[in-house]
Amino acid sequence: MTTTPLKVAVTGAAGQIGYSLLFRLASGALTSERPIELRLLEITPALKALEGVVMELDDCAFPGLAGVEIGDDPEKIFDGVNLALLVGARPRGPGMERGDLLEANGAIFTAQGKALNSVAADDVRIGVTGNPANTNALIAMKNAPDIPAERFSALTRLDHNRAISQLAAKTGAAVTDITKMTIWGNHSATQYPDLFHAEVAGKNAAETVNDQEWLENTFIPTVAKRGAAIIEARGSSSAASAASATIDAARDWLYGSAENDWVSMAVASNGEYGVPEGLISSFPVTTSGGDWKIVEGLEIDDFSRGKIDASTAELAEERDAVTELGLI
Ligand SMILES: NC(=O)C1=CN([C@@H]2O[C@H](COP(=O)(O)OP(=O)(O)OC[C@H]3O[C@@H](n4cnc5c(N)ncnc54)[C@H](O)[C@@H]3O)[C@@H](O)[C@H]2O)C=CC1
Ligand SMILES: O=C([O-])CC(=O)C(=O)O
Repeated sequence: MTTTPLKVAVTGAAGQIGYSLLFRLASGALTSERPIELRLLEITPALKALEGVVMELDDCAFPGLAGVEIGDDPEKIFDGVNLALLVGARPRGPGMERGDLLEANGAIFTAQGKALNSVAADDVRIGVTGNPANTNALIAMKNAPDIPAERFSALTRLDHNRAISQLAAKTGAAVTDITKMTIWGNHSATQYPDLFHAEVAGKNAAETVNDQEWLENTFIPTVAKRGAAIIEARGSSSAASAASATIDAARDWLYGSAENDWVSMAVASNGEYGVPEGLISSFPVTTSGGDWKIVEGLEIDDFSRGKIDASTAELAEERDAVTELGLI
């Protein structure tokens, strides 16, 4: 066991996702091999509520929690962090698309990108959960020119987990029997959950399901619109599942994905699978030693091509909008 704590920053720590995420991080869900120091960023008016959350963290007496610091200055909170989980941003309400949040949330990520660029540890990894996650990650990345582009990623792991769960329910398989799931594109209603490369107990998922009508008209829209369905049912957006996926993504990134499987992460494209270079788009990736690698050589048929192109066209539009707003 390494005794030097892993410094993990969480932004929006007094929010809904924070209230689940912090306790999971502190209890060892990210790593039980190394103590964790939490660095929690909030806006000034939310610091009092955050103090209450910290009192609760204290009251859990987590053995792996080496310390907690809170504040409203990103340069202080991000100082020396190894992992930054950028959650703090406004959530959408009923009837909104995540892209509608660009103007309200984009500016948060210019300031935080700059602060990370100045003070984060050399090995920092930055995971963006706050919506619209892909384009917010792009904004942070462009505002942090000294941090390698591959250290930024946006969260599509929740979509990935949702897709696994829907496929398991359809086929009667256990979630652990589902492998090689992929979410392509944007964390939005245009995302493409791909069953043509996924497997159920080692067999091709699309062939196992053998129901193109279900795949097109039930599976894809259920996964892509799950966030909206949760907002409709709960009155506010998913929080515990988003926290859980944020940890799944960070844990695999830092400590490696499973053998003979892959995960979905939105990362900067180098043109793979025809995704325009520079966009932060979701791909199938394997991870090892803190690095990710896009799974190459998958055959993309016309159906999948159309879906991937539609989602990446939306990402290009979002990039153009934030360019016009002067955020990148
Ligand atoms: N990528 C994904 O899969 C998912 C993303 N989300 C997104 O995560 C974000 C957070 O969601 P919730 O926790 O439910 O929202 P929330 O409104 O409960 O919490 C957000 C927190 O961020 C804080 N905040 C705002 N500006 C900040 C800044 N500049 N620095 C630090 N903190 C700041 C707010 O004070 C608030 O406490 C939303 O944008 C939501 O849409 C939610 C679910 C899934
Ligand atoms: O739908 C939302 O706005 C929250 C979110 O990103 C999700 O649950 O996937």
